[in-house]
Order: sequence, then structure tokens, then C-alpha cells
Amino acid sequence: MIISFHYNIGNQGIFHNSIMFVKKALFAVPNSKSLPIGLVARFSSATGDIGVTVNDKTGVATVKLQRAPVNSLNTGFLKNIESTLDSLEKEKARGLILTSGLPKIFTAGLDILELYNCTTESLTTFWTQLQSTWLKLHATSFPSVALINGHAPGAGCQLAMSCEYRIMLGPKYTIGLNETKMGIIAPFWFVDTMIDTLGPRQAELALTSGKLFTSSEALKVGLIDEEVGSEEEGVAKAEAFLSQYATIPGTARKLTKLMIREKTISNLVKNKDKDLKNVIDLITSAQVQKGLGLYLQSLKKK
Ligand SMILES: CCCCCCCCCCCC/C=C/CC(=O)SCCNC(=O)CCNC(=O)[C@H](O)C(C)(C)COP(=O)(O)OP(=O)(O)OC[C@H]1O[C@@H](n2cnc3c(N)ncnc32)[C@H](O)[C@@H]1OP(=O)(O)O
Repeated sequence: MIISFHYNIGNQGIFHNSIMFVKKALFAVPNSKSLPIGLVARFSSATGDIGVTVNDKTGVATVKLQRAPVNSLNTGFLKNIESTLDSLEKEKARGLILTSGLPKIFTAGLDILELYNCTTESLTTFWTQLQSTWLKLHATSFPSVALINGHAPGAGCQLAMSCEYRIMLGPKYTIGLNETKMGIIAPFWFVDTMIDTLGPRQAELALTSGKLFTSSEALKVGLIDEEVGSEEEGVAKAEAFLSQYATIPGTARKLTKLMIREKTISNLVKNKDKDLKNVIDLITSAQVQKGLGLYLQSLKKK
């Protein structure tokens, strides 16, 4: 039995409320003992750009990004992702599967419209939100899996790398930090994350060329952990990965994860202002603005 309803992500305690709702509904159903185990609750953000499904049996939340057309990350969308993560922390989710509800695209990365023709003020708001959302995702208490069911360029790759395990649907989609191809530079914390994932040698090769890897290439260098042939297979693999943590004490797991990620996290925490200044200096320069304009045009011309 599946119960669907809408809930405002901005509200406090969504996870608890969703479970309470499910329990109430369960008790309202005659012969509820015969209901299948693993009741599922669904809700979505007020703007509908994020769908959340919580499995009542495992406590695993599936978060689907669904900001049409390409899940590009603008300030509002990043804020909703952060609120969703906050709610899942508050309600002690047991795991996260981060995926896309759109066909063909995991996320197209940063919304280039936030970078093009921006003001220092709007770029500051945007970049500060990006830093904050990423810090939350990178340090979640619960284990996380990116189920990459479409293209994941730029910050899409960064979101995926911040999850603890990556499963990618093959063979058509690509993933990578492609900033140099656009004439810009990946920020140092993207670089740190890629080094943590691939090691310095492969990270240097990938970053300097702005390489977008196919799923099988990504598997070979360790950018993803598994390649699957269907979304169903991906979900099953993600659930299997998360289920191994059911018997591992949560605090030990979380502290171990944070110990390993501490250097990369604190590098950004300590250097947030410097990072922002780098971004403002680079992005607002006439040369980069011109390049971004041409890049946007090339996307629209396709
Ligand atoms: C010492 C000094 C140090 C200095 C350090 C400086 C540090 C500076 C840091 C600055 C860093 C900036 C970091 C950026 C990271 C990023 O994420 S950049 C974005 C990377 N993403 C991309 O390049 C993706 C571009 N898009 C695509 O390749 C394709 O659109 C797609 C493969 C995702 C999907 O293809 P398809 O399905 O064919 O759809 P399209 O027709 O291409 O697109 C539909 C629609 O969406 C628009 N769009 C696509 N991507 C974006 C995007 N990222 N942002 C905004 N809009 C996007 C596209 O234009 C189409 O619009 P229309 O429908 O035509 O209007």
C-alpha cells in the first residue's frame, strides 16, 4: 500500500509528520495487519522541485530532484535541497538515495543564469547558498547514495561525489567537472572533493581537461562505484548498500565519515570568504562573462 500526499518542505518535522500520517492511515485501514511491510510515505517541496519518499520500514529517504528542464542549481533550489537535508537530519533518517525525477538529467550543475549577467550581491547570495548546501550534503549523519540516472556535469558531479556511494545508469550519460572546458576554474573545494574521490593523478587529468566521463569510464577511474542497466537495478543496489549500515552503530559510522572528510570540509569552512572573493573576481570579469554568454547561446542553439 502506498500513501501519497503533499507536504511543505519548509515546515519543521516533515519526516516525523509523514510517519505519523502513515501510522494514522495504517490504523484507519481495516485489516491493517495484512498490509505489506515497508509502508512508504511521499511528499514534495512547496514548489514541487523536490520529491521525498520515506520508507517507513528502513527509514531510508529517496530525494528526487525535479526542477525542469534540467535540474540546474539556482539559489532557491539549493535552499530547498538544504531544507530537505535539515529535515532528514532532524527526523533521524537512516539513509539517503539522491536521484533525479527528470528524464536523462541527474543535474545540469550550476544554473548558468545565476552566473551570467549577475551582480556582486546576487552572486554572493547564490554562492553562499551553494557552499552551505554542499557542506550539509558532504557531512550528513546518515549514509548517502547518489543514483545518477542522467547527465551530471559540473556541480552535478560535485553533488554526486559528496554522497558516500555512486551508482550510475549506463551507458548514455556523462559525469565530470567540466569547468575548464567553459574557460572557468573549479573552486578549490570541488578540486579537493575530486582528489578525495579519484586520487591526485586522475583528478589532475580529469580537471585540467574538463573531462566528462561515460559511465564505464567513470567506473574505471573510481568516479562511480557501480554501473547499472536500469533504474530498478540501481534502486536495489542503493538499498543493498544502505542496508549494510542497519547493524553499524550510527555514531561510530558518522564520526568515522567525518574524520575522513574533515580536511576537505574545514578547508572550505576556514576559507569561505576567500572562495567567494575568487568567484566574484573570476565570474564578474568581462572575459568570463563573454564566455558564459557564448556558452549559454550554444546550449540554446542545439
Ligand atoms: C587563484 C585563482 C583561483 C580562482 C578560483 C576561481 C573559482 C571560480 C569558481 C567558478 C566555478 C563555477 C563552477 C561551475 C560548476 C558548474 O556546475 S557549471 C555548469 C556545468 N553544466 C554544464 O555545462 C551543463 C550544460 N548543459 C548541458 O550540457 C545540457 O543542457 C544537458 C546535457 C545537461 C542536457 O541536454 P538536453 O537534454 O539536450 O537539454 P538542452 O536542450 O541542452 O537544455 C534544456 C534547456 O536547459 C538549459 N540549460 C542546460 N543546462 C543549463 C545550466 N547548467 N544552467 C542553465 N540553463 C541550462 C538550456 O539552455 C536549455 O534552455 P532552453 O530550453 O533552450 O531555453
